[in-house]
Amino acid sequence: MSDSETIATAGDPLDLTLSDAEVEQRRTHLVEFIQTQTAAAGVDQTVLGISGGVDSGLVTGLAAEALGPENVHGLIMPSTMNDEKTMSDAERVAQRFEVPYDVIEIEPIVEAFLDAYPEAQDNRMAAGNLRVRTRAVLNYLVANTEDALVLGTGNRTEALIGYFTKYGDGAVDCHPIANLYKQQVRQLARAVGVPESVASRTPTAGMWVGQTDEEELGIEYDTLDSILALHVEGGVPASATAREIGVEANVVERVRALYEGSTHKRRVPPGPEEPY
Ligand SMILES: Nc1ncnc2c1ncn2[C@@H]1O[C@H](COP(=O)(O)OP(=O)(O)OC[C@H]2O[C@@H]([n+]3cccc(C(=O)O)c3)[C@H](O)[C@@H]2O)[C@@H](O)[C@H]1O
Ligand SMILES: Nc1ncnc2c1ncn2[C@@H]1O[C@H](COP(=O)(O)OP(=O)(O)OP(=O)(O)O)[C@@H](O)[C@H]1O
Ligand SMILES: [Mg+2]
Repeated sequence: MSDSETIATAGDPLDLTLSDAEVEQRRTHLVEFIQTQTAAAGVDQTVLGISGGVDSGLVTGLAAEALGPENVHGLIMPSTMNDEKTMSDAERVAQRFEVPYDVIEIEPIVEAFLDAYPEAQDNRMAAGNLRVRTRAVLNYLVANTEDALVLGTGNRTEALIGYFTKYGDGAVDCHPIANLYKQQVRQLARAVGVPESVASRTPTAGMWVGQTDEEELGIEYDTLDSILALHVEGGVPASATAREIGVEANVVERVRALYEGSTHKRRVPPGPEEPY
């Protein structure tokens, strides 16, 4: 959407916040999930990108709790699209959870790709996805070298609408927070002790300067979560969903279209049917 368009906002969004007891249950469950995944793979070590955003803040805290901070390798990977405050907050996350980390500037790597294929230079989506995929390559470089699993930071909201880069931030070994809607991610992040400046940061994919998720999508997260929970996952008809939360019917239809259009991102790439 263009910046002049409004961001769809429900008059009466669904309250998906968890009770304090549910937050603690989830926290325990997700910590155990990380322990189970690493044990099943026969490794102790994990690696993840830390961006200064709430999703990676939460996964960093959960992983440190699950495995001990010495078994979590943080990668802070600034590009020219990231602001300094966000990157120093990424360092604060690592420091808060006592996770060892490296800072790797990705722009020289990105530039090498764009020099090799200059046609993508002025395509902000292609170049943005390149930055995201460059971080994935670095995650796996560490994973291969240190016998580590790559921890994903994708949440339920992003997965359902395909709001991630295929084989970029989607290229991971497990998804610890895949069952949490965005508003629940914030709740858990506060519970595990993610710094408040990170827990309350406006979500951004950092693919271009000034990008915010809600502006790009043209919808507020609480509204998006409500439509996903009621209509896409809950099976409530579109018109009833629109009435219940107080949005135009076309907003619900738009979310449904995002869900349907991103099916390919949630599947293993298909091959032809046997036996031919
Ligand atoms: N029907 C289909 N069946 C199989 N494959 C299909 C396909 N349609 C496209 N494709 C393939 O998928 C590609 C497009 O997918 P992709 O490369 O992911 O690119 P695309 O979905 O166009 O862009 C990624 C989106 O995710 C957002 N994002 C990215 C990274 C992080 C975050 C964040 O929240 O932090 C958000 C980003 O802002 C952007 O809106 C096509 O070039 C094609 O290769
Ligand atoms: N500059 C960066 N350095 C390291 N990792 C990054 C960077 N930018 C993005 N990532 C990785 O890509 C993931 C996906 O980005 P995404 O924006 O969805 O999550 P977030 O930044 O943690 O939270 P938010 O969505 O609220 O901004 C991050 O969680 C992080 O693992
Ligand atoms: Mg982000």
